Amino acid sequence: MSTTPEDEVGTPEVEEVDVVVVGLGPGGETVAGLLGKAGKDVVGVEERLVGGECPFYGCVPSKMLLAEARRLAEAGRVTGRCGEADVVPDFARVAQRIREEATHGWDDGEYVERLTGTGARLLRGRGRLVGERTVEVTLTAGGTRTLRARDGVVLATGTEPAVPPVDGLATTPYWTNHEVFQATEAPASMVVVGGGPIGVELAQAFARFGTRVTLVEGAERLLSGEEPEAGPVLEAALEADGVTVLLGQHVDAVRHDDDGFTVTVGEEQLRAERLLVASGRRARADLGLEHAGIEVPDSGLLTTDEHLRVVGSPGHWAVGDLTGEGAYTHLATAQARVAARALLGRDGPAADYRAVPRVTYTDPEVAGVGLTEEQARERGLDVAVATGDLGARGWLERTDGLVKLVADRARGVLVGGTVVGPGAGEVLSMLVVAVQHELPVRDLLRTVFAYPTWHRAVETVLHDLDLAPDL
Ligand SMILES: Cc1cc2nc3c(=O)[nH]c(=O)nc-3n(C[C@H](O)[C@H](O)[C@H](O)COP(=O)(O)OP(=O)(O)OC[C@H]3O[C@@H](n4cnc5c(N)ncnc54)[C@H](O)[C@@H]3O)c2cc1C
Ligand SMILES: NC(=O)c1ccc[n+]([C@@H]2O[C@H](COP(=O)([O-])OP(=O)(O)OC[C@H]3O[C@@H](n4cnc5c(N)ncnc54)[C@H](O)[C@@H]3O)[C@@H](O)[C@H]2O)c1
Repeated sequence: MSTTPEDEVGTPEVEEVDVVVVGLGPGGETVAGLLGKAGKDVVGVEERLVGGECPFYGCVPSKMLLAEARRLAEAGRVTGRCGEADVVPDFARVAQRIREEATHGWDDGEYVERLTGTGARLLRGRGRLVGERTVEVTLTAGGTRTLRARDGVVLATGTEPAVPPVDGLATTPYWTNHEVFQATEAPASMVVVGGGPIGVELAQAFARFGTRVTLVEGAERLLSGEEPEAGPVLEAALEADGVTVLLGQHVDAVRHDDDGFTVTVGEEQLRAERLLVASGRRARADLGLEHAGIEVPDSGLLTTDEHLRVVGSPGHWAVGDLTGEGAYTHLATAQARVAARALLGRDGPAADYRAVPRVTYTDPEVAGVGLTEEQARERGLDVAVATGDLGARGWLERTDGLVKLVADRARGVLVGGTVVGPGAGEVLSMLVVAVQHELPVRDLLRTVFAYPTWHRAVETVLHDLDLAPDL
């Protein structure tokens, strides 16, 4: 942690400022920065690291690990195809790069500089509401400060790992996303609890560095929020990397001794050096919300209107994971721009969640946008659906993967799409544009798709929707 310019904030009993932002992850930092640049007197409150989960315990270190794991897997395919390669994974090297290049030793100096460079001020400590638009900060350095915001308070405290109430688990040295990226060596074996994005990404990354991984998922498929066709493709890929995938099963008990973990799953006892809990997230809503008249459901997620105002509580905004609209950095920053405009009294588009991209960076990537087929049917749409495999990229290479498109037959537009395959997150971009801007399938079919690309599979599946049979 770098030094904090705390003394820049005055010390009267209750200090009046324009805006207080509590939590400086991607959402909070973006709002505070935009308001700072616009000349507002804005104070950001952060109890840990400015930048939040994404750069230090989330997106950045996980993607660095996955990118190197992919390089290992690719190098492992050289022998027999185009030469000879003896590939020896060395986790310590990527661990060092995570420490030195990605997280700077978990030091947020750069982020503090970026924030304060906008004119926003930083208070390092834990914030909680003690009244309407009034935040009390328990300072990391000791003591408290109370700030009253003339324009509003933005709540951007995100989430933390939700640890399931499994017998024995709480007293063991299990890992979450906070410990796992600080590992200096790959464990010999690891049980991963949860087959959501965090679980599958890290299961594959560690397996490719030589860890014997067993993944336990309670649902009947991996990535249960995505189209049902995606899970089995990913499952086969993980198994090909040596991961044992246990679906529809829960961890019943956990013990830890000098030899590692014993994880009971039904009748089975799994032994592993490490245990990674990736079984979901819990909102960080312990914020004295009741003092500002904010009602909070059991989930802790705050309901916001289209300008990110907390519903029923004027003067309070919420952005990022805390809103429950999706846990993605790009969504948090998009919401932040909407909230900042509203706080500045500027016109602009409202929040729009129709085409928020979701990308899980496994190999193959799993990417989705908009509604799944099931969600579209639940909404009563007259649904047209088509699915096709990714097939061959010309005759260069063949891969397992798929494209699934969901259309509203009445309007002739796509409402959702899924791509599983190499670069699926990149292929997805055309579907994001199509869903967001409601481009007619007819018009999409008048587009020429380059040969031989993976994205060309989209053209075939668009035809299979049968919404423009004359084309
Ligand atoms: C392993 C992992 C991988 C991920 N990979 C991706 C990815 O590839 N792409 C993607 O888009 N998303 C990814 N995410 C999700 C992404 O990290 C989150 O969606 C994003 O960080 C949410 O931003 P936020 O601003 O809502 O909150 P957070 O990043 O959670 O930040 C909230 C901040 O608030 C602070 N805080 C909390 N309570 C208080 C308080 N009372 N007072 C003061 N400060 C407080 C916290 O210390 C924290 O710094 C990943 C997440 C994880 C865990
Ligand atoms: N690439 C990305 O964009 C990326 C990567 C990682 C995380 N994230 C974000 O972070 C969020 C949280 O990710 P996550 O993977 O922790 O959560 P998640 O809620 O998406 O998945 C958790 C999984 O754990 C399973 N589970 C829960 N309790 C269990 C138990 N006791 N035993 C076995 N299985 C259990 C659930 O069925 C679920 O499939 C994601 O929804 C995503 O938005 C994004």
